Amino acid sequence: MVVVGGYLGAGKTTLLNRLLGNAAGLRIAVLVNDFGEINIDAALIRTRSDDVIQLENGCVCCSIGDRLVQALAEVSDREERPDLLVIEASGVSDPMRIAQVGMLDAAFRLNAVVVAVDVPQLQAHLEHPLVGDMVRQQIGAATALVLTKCDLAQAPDVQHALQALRGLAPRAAVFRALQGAIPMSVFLDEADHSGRSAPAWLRGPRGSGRWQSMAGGAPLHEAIGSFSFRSATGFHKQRLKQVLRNMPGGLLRAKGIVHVQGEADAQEFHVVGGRVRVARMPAVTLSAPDQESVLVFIGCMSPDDRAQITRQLESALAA
Ligand SMILES: Nc1nc2c(ncn2[C@@H]2O[C@H](COP(=O)(O)OP(=O)(O)OP(=O)(O)O)[C@@H](O)[C@H]2O)c(=O)[nH]1
Repeated sequence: MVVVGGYLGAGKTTLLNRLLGNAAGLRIAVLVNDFGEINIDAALIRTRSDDVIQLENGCVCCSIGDRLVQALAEVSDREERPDLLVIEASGVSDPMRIAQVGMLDAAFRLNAVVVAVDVPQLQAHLEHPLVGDMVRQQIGAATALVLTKCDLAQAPDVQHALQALRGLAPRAAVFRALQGAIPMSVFLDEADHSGRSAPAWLRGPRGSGRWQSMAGGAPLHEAIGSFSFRSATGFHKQRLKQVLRNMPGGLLRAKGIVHVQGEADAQEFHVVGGRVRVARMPAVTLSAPDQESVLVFIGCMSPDDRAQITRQLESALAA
């Protein structure tokens, strides 16, 4: 079992897709938790849909923990067990908690807790009053840290990130990934839990583990919400990009699968740290919804923010 964690938009699904693309001959089952009410990540995973178990609308490390236990039992009860189970945590989950739950099932052995770190955004994430503690805890849970998006960062920023990470997870192995490429051995070899790569939580007694990042005294998950927008009418691509570039400040992440006027194929879009990317979905992705566009917005948004986003999206629909 491998748990893949890391903050919203850090590059977890990209890592997973790269692994699946390089895994010839290996049977890999994937368990995907997405924070939003629609599991966009499950739709973006490039593998046979019967190898993907979806857990949406909550966070496996707390509110839907029972469903994680059930899903693990479902995999361990299979007649033909997979060679590897990869659990992709939602971007606001605690990978430590997920690994602890997984280790309670004797059918699984923990190979690694791989945590993706968005290098260009790391400093902003660590300084963020709401999510800073959560990002630190995610990093601290890692046996392997994967530095993503170094292609978008200046060399001094990469050095600063490395320095910060050494302080937060001194025992984790560190890899740089361009578009999710890291050695397969990170997923396949059992981490040396007594040695260099083991974080304190694996070596010491299991803690109570409940995700306790606080935002102004309220549990983090109560401060962060998500909402979705669906439409059977396609979008005007440039107008949609314009809307996505002008999101309210409380938005932390947006993603989805959309249909745009004049393009036969579905497009996936990502908004991370103010960057907007809209690109054709690869043909190997199986579960693009038919003609319906599905968009998910995650953040600390007021009802006014949500109403404004909804109005703007409606105005970006193709007439
Ligand atoms: N330039 C660049 N972009 C990357 C890299 N890795 C991932 N991305 C982009 O980052 C965005 C988010 O990547 P995802 O893999 O969906 O991130 P995630 O962590 O699964 O996101 P959530 O599940 O929402 O938390 C996408 O637009 C990716 O193409 C990289 O190495 N370089």
